[in-house]
Amino acid sequence: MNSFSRAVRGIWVHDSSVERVIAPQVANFSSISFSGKKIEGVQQVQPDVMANRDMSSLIGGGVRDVFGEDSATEEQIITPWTRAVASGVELLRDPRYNKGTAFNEKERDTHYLRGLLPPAYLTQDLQVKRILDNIRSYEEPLQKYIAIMDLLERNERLFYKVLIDNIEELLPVVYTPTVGEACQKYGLIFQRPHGLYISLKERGRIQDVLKNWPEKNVRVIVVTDGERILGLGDLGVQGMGIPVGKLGLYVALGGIRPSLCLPVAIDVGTNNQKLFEDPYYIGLRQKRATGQEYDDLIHEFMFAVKQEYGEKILVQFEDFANHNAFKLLAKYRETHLVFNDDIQGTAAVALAGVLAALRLTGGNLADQRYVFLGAGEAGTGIAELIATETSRTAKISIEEARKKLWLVDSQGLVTKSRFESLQHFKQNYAHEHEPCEDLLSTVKALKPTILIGTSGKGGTFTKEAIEALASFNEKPVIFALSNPTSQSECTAEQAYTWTKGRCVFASGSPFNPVTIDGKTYYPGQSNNAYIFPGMGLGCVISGAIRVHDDMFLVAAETLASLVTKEHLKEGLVFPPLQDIRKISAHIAADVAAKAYDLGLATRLPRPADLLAYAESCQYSPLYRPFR
Ligand SMILES: NC(=O)C1=CN([C@@H]2O[C@H](COP(=O)(O)OP(=O)(O)OC[C@H]3O[C@@H](n4cnc5c(N)ncnc54)[C@H](OP(=O)(O)O)[C@@H]3O)[C@@H](O)[C@H]2O)C=CC1
Ligand SMILES: CC(=O)C(=O)O
Ligand SMILES: [Mg+2]
Repeated sequence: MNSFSRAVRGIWVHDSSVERVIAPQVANFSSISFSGKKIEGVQQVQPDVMANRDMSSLIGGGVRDVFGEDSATEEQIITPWTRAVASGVELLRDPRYNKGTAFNEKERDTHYLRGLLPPAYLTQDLQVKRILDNIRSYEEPLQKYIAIMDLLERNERLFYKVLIDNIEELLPVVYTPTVGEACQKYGLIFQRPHGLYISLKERGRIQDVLKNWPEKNVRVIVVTDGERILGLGDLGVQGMGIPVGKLGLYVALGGIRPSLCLPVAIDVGTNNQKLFEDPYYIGLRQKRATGQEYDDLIHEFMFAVKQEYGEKILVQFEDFANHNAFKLLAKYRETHLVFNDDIQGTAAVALAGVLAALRLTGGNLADQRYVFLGAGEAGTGIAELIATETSRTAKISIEEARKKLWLVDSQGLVTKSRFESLQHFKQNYAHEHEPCEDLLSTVKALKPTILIGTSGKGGTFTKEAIEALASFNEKPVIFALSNPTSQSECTAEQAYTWTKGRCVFASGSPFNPVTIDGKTYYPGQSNNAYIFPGMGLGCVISGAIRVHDDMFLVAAETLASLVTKEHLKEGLVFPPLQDIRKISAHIAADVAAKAYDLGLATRLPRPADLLAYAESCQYSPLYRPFR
């Protein structure tokens, strides 16, 4: 609901043109300005609370009592937020409401804009075209990134309209691979902050920091501590580019409203020496905090977000190093609505790709032998979801299913003889076998049908290994999932060339189609961006309170089911990204259905048609008329 409502001495007044919270001005809502008139003794009520008539959330120790109105919150500090109608220059500077040259004559009069804009009126479609022409004129991807993020700071709806209408062209700009370079240079290109920075300096007062964020109805947080940004390693607080980018996709690909999204970078220092030497580095210049100090900061954050936003706040862990990622997921999945995108989101997209690939290569999950190069979050996350689905569909035990999946890490094949020294997340895949030092010897020994790269190291699928794979598979399946492009285990061209065009190929970052001997091959993009926006939307629309693994299984099956015979004919094992909003709505509906079935959904009654409901909830970037 876009209108916001105020209770004025018991009378409801709906003001559809305004919903923005502006800087603190008035303490304890004793007077506010309304339609240009000052009104004394006005009581403001949170719009989302009134919209949902969720009166229960007004009581009970102040979780929602942001204005400090009940005696249970007397000891709690409040932030004196207020709301006002923006007009004139302030309106043009407000990215949520600015339409630039698309303000019509009437709006220019009503909102004191006359003379502040050039006389011409441009439709939003023409503005989109103009922005695209500008972006296309830049040669460097980073320049394109800066230009489009600059648009987000000026005109939010136009930013999302440009992105949604041109998703295939612009995804590589706002997301992988360019976001990787943007993170590496985040200090240099820094203009305005886009998310919330929580560092060790904020220890003990994280909830106060959350209160500084202007949106009160946050429903989705993407948080990173910057230690494993794509395959680029520790980028410290400059990893902020990832939560910002992922939440941009929550809006553009999933249809979650921008005001519900909060990007967070947790800064516990960095072990990246290069960043210490960078004069423009924007984070704490200290070695990473570890152990109790780290755990305490994360714990304070996790409970502050629940205290501030309630039980249904979705927290997506992103790009944590694996020594923290598994631990945090295990710790908070019992108490919070959380998932780890690198472990679980990646697993779902890869399983979907495998299910679709099997329609091309023949056979079923249980007939396959899998080798993973990389045994971390992504590798073991995918392995476990494939094992779960294999166990379910082939009616075999999970232990039997796991025996079909083999991991190679930086020390070679993961085997039983290495069990004691292995990190816990690899141990389920430590099978009996002679040691194999590298990928080539592993491929020769195990003869896999499916090869998956999750090593974070570029060029690690060697010509010899791929040729060996192709020597005993008519249609080898090759997924090079590491990001960004520089870290991809091989390129699309290499995969098609080395297999003489016989492979089914997908990669984490996009590759252009490849033409060999007059035949064109279309690589797919196996990226968790297919999953997390729909997963988030499904959680939000169902009011889910926990994320269950079955929700990822269902997301994978739904995604795979949307691959048509026509896509397969072109060698594509994922549906085209240009259909992503529809895809996300389907995933959201099925995830929500699973949440209801598992008793994890709180939005009651359950909508009869969840797909129609999901679509109706999706954010539209079209400009709204102003009165
Ligand atoms: N396409 C997608 O949607 C996604 C892609 N990714 C990408 O996957 C990559 C890995 O991420 P993640 O799993 O979180 O990282 P981790 O650090 O958790 O795991 C990396 C794994 O790769 C192994 N490894 C490193 N170098 C080599 C090598 N030369 N040969 C063999 N194994 C090697 C490591 O070995 P050891 O354990 O011995 O250190 C480790 O097991 C990243 O590039 C990331 O961008 C991640 C999530 C989603
Ligand atoms: C895509 C993603 O989440 C990653 O590369 O880490
Ligand atoms: Mg990630």
